Amino acid sequence: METYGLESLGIVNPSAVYRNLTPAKLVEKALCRGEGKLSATGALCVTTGKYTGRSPDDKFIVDSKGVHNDIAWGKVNVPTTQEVFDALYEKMVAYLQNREIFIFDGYAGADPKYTKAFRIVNELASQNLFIHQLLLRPTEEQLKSYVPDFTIIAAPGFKCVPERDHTHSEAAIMIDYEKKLVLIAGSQYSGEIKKSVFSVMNYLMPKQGVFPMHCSANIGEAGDSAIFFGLSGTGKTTLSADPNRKLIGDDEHGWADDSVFNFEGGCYAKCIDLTEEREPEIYRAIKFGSLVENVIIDEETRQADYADGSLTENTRVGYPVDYIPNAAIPGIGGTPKTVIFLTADAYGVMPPISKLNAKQAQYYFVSGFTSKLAGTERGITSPVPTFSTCFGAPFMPLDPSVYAEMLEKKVQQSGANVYLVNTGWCGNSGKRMNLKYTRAMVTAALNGELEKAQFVTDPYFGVQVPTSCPGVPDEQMIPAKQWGDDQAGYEKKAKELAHSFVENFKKYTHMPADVVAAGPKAE
Ligand SMILES: Nc1ncnc2c1ncn2[C@@H]1O[C@H](COP(=O)(O)OP(=O)(O)O)[C@@H](O)[C@H]1O
Ligand SMILES: C=C(OP(=O)(O)O)C(=O)O
Ligand SMILES: [Mn+2]
Repeated sequence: METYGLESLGIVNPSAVYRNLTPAKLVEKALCRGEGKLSATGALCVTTGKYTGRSPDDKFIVDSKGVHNDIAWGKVNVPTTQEVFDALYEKMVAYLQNREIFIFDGYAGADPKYTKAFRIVNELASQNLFIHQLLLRPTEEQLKSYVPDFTIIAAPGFKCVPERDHTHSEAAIMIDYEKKLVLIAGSQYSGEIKKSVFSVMNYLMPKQGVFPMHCSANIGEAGDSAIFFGLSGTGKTTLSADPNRKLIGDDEHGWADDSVFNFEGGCYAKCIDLTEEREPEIYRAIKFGSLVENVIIDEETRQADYADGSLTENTRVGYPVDYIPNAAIPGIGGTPKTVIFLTADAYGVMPPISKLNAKQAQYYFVSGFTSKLAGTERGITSPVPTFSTCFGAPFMPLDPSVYAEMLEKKVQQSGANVYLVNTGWCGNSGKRMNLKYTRAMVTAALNGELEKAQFVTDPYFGVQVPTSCPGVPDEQMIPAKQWGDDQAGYEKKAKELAHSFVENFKKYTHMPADVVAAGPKAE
């Protein structure tokens, strides 16, 4: 039996080994193995069990000599020992004996100068389909000479024993940067696999002068690229799927000297409350070849009920980027002309859109203010305001200053306009920003229309707020106007948030004074 070098990983005696099966074959395998069902539109639908979102508390990095001084150890990058990693590794490969193994040999990084080869070893055919669609797919020719740079072993059926395995729960995500190995045990949420690739790229790319970013990216008709930074649920995927622009990618990109490029070859969209009317491109991407997680499907008709969040609010679909009409293949564009920071403000006081100067751009990037939205991380059930540096703290192994300095340099070199867009709450209606208005504001920022508006300075955050925007009622533009009679409530919340910004920024002790001064003032 051809085993494609699995022995070198210590994986012996598999019952079968499949490498880079086509999506059609993977769907067949998954159905035969009882991993899921087909939806009425042909998507493979699975439920992922206990873990339906990322599990930050279960993530560890091996504290080995070679990386000890590189990693920004702390609450996000939690150290574990080589012994703990090696012991778990041995148990996982033993667990994989006598099983069918699915290998996907693929790539991350669409710009050939920076491509890295990722071998993914899956216990499940459905997860192999997911990562096949999410990463860059190799050609037959590339497969012949394929040598992985990094290997990820994903065995959701292997449950850790915390006392024995020195883990936090039955799930564990352990990265060993020196051995170039990632272990994912106990969790079937496929987001763990793609975000592990991202974490590794965030470690490797700065060494090659590339700024790795938790952002989506697309290209306008004039060839102008735009990027949208944002923590989970803030709208990267939704807002980058724009019929008038070519999609580069929805989540993970690199900014090199002369390009912005996708790390991936697919997208991972939220399905909760999805409608064809509001998000037609994503809705129509849910078809044969897509992998759907935790959406409730009718037993008879196999129709998906996107409104049903009974398993989780974080229902998901993974599909190749070319399922979105007009995708840029390969996923490469010129350096960005527009940079957008997406934030979901649960205080309801940040302007729906505002323009930032260079120092404010640095300040707001390092702060990474947003809300964690329900479901994406374990234990989050309602919006929780958070400061997630670089809009992606969970995925950044290096010190934030590494990424922040790259942002500063890249924005300065490109002369890009930087906007802050609040896709969360503005005012006291309790309702999230209307997607139609957010889209109109983003469009106006991208096509230059917004620059024609009059701007006023926000009284609390100091950012420049346009007072009008095509397609949006004027009163929607100004936070105070969204609070009606309750101006005292607005002031209280705005002051509270401004104060949180100042408190949060105190931990950045090496920031230049002019960047600190660019933030809100605590009164
Ligand atoms: N004003 C808005 N802007 C963007 N997304 C919104 C807005 N209002 C509601 N949403 C919903 O919020 C979610 C945004 O999620 P997504 O685009 O997947 O975020 P990300 O890719 O950053 O994790 C989608 O389900 C979208 O329908
Ligand atoms: C998949 C994820 O990313 P995002 O919500 O940014 O798409 C995640 O955070 O688990
Ligand atoms: Mn997304």
